[in-house]
Amino acid sequence: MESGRVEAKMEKKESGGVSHLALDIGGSLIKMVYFPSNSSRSIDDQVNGSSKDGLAASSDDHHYSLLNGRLHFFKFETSKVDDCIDFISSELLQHRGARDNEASISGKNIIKATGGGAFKFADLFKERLGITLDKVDEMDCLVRGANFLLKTVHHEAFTYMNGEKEYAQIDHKDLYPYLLVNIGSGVSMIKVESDSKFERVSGTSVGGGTFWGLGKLLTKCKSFDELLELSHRGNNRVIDMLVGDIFGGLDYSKIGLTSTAIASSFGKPISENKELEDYRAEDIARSLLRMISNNIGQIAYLNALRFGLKRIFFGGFFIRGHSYTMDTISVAVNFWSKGDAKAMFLRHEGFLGALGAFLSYEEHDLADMAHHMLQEFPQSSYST
Ligand SMILES: Nc1ncnc2c1ncn2[C@@H]1O[C@H](COP(=O)(O)OP(=O)(O)OP(=O)(O)O)[C@@H](O)[C@H]1O
Ligand SMILES: CC(C)(CO)[C@@H](O)C(=O)NCCC(=O)O
Repeated sequence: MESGRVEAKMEKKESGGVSHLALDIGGSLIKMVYFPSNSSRSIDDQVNGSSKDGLAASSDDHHYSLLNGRLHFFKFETSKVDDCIDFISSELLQHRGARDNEASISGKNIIKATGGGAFKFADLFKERLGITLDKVDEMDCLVRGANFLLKTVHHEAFTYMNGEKEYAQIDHKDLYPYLLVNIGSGVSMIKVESDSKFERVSGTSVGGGTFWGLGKLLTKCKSFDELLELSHRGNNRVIDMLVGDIFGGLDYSKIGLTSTAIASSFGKPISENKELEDYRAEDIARSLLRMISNNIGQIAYLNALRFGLKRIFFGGFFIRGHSYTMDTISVAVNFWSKGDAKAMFLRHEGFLGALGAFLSYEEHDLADMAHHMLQEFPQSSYST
């Protein structure tokens, strides 16, 4: 690498503008949480809520974030890791006015990072920004992030059924045990028994990456959001083989299957003389979303059953607060558990790992700081 470039980066780092930046670099997305130090107010002011600025959306379409020194949440596509590096370089490392006593990335040149990309891109971050990624275990971070949110943020968890969202009251003393299902590119299922005791009990490779990858191939969609949007307008019955298709319109009531239940996802085309182009992209997207959400809901339930867990929290960016996805998962859990287990969703769904990495900085006041900020501005979750 040219030396001029290295020097330029070093100069930027010395000026510094952000403290406590943490990354979760996954197979599909890079999630970033940071606390900016370019606010003129003190951290005390900020955590005590003296700001009148509140939640603000940035003018570009990259993010919604909290301005003036509160926690910021961003995401980037992992395939565009260079955009993430450019963002850190130009937006976060260049501001002046970092306070001396802050443990800023500018001072230490080390940032906490989790996810497989913390290994994969370690050299790239070092080379381009002079930053060392301090790797934190992905499962540790997911659990730390989830426990923190569930204990700290009012209205973090909610159920979703038939289009109705209902916030759950979580008693802190009665949080454990639960099953955490993180639906990223792949899916991890973690039995959480206490603040520090957890075990990854299962997983499936049929996850968000499968939905997006197959969807891209089958529908020619250019973005994940476009695929989700298509699925809104689709009808899965055109693609899925229903019980009624097999039973001449009848239910198979003896085993509890109505005629409208899906007997075989994507099964309809086998008996039709049609090509891919003859099917509507909307219907394909709908079936795909249903198939994957239903499958994850079912595997999650089976694992909850395996360990006698009644509560299942679903996180990960696959969900995207999307009603059909949440409905399908909830119906699957409800159906298989005969109403015994509950699917719950998290408002900060995609940021569990990044938040966990953020909270792994050792400064003891960090958790308190994040606690106050999230309490006060719980809507800070979304970015694109
Ligand atoms: N804008 C987007 N671009 C790409 N995928 C998106 C987008 N929004 C949501 N997704 C979905 O979210 C999934 C990624 O979720 P998440 O960021 O939680 O996982 P990850 O950390 O990338 O994956 P893993 O943990 O398996 O490495 C994608 O596979 C896709 O299904
Ligand atoms: C490999 C990870 C943990 C990376 O985040 C994730 O993509 C995952 O849980 N995949 C599922 C792998 C499996 O258990 O079959």
